[in-house]
Amino acid sequence: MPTVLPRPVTFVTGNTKKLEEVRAILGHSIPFQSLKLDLPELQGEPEEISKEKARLAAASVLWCLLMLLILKVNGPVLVEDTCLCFNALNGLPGLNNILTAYEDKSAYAMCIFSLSLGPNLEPVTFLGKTQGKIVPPRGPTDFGWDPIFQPDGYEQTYAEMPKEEKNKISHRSKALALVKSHFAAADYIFQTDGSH
Ligand SMILES: O=c1nc[nH]c2c1ncn2[C@H]1C[C@H](O)[C@@H](COP(=O)(O)OP(=O)(O)OP(=O)(O)O)O1
Ligand SMILES: [Mg+2]
Repeated sequence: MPTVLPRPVTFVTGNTKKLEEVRAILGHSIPFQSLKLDLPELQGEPEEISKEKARLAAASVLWCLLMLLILKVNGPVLVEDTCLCFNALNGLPGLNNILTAYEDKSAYAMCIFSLSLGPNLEPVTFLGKTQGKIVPPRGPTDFGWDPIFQPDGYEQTYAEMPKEEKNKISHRSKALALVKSHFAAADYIFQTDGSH
């Protein structure tokens, strides 16, 4: 049985740089629009945080229905959380300078997307990881910790790489590859007749 989705997927984020990357990586593979909402930063296990964030986003979208109807954005929502996790700290996300005390500079960038098809349905999660190490900052400083993360097998930090290069190998692109496969395999029908 196909699942009818009344709208394109709404990607909810407060982070413009993130949105730029998601746009570049997804292209036209999934019908989506974006909504700038500042969601609370939740605490807990990364997958639980991500699911709860999707629930909150779906609920706020519902809660704001009247207002949002004007913008036509109720429907499936997608959220994303990213962390830089340090192996010396057992995968704990943390501040970079904590790491100066440790020999092991290895780390991974991790990205989790959660897709909610409604506030009462269990969100589906998609996880992408890129291994690397923490280095003294190199490159432009316009996106978070990009200057201090050097992926394995590369001489450049994320910040030094051309955008297309980062988007080919990043935690975000790996997670989005799973999102794309999900949409390719799922029996979703996007309603486009304008009746909603
Ligand atoms: O590829 C990345 N390269 C470098 N830095 C990054 C990346 N992706 C996220 N970041 C930074 C942004 C934020 O300082 C922190 C936690 O991110 P995170 O909570 O997921 O993002 P956010 O709160 O800025 O946006 P959102 O509204 O989608 O939750 O990591
Ligand atoms: Mg956030």
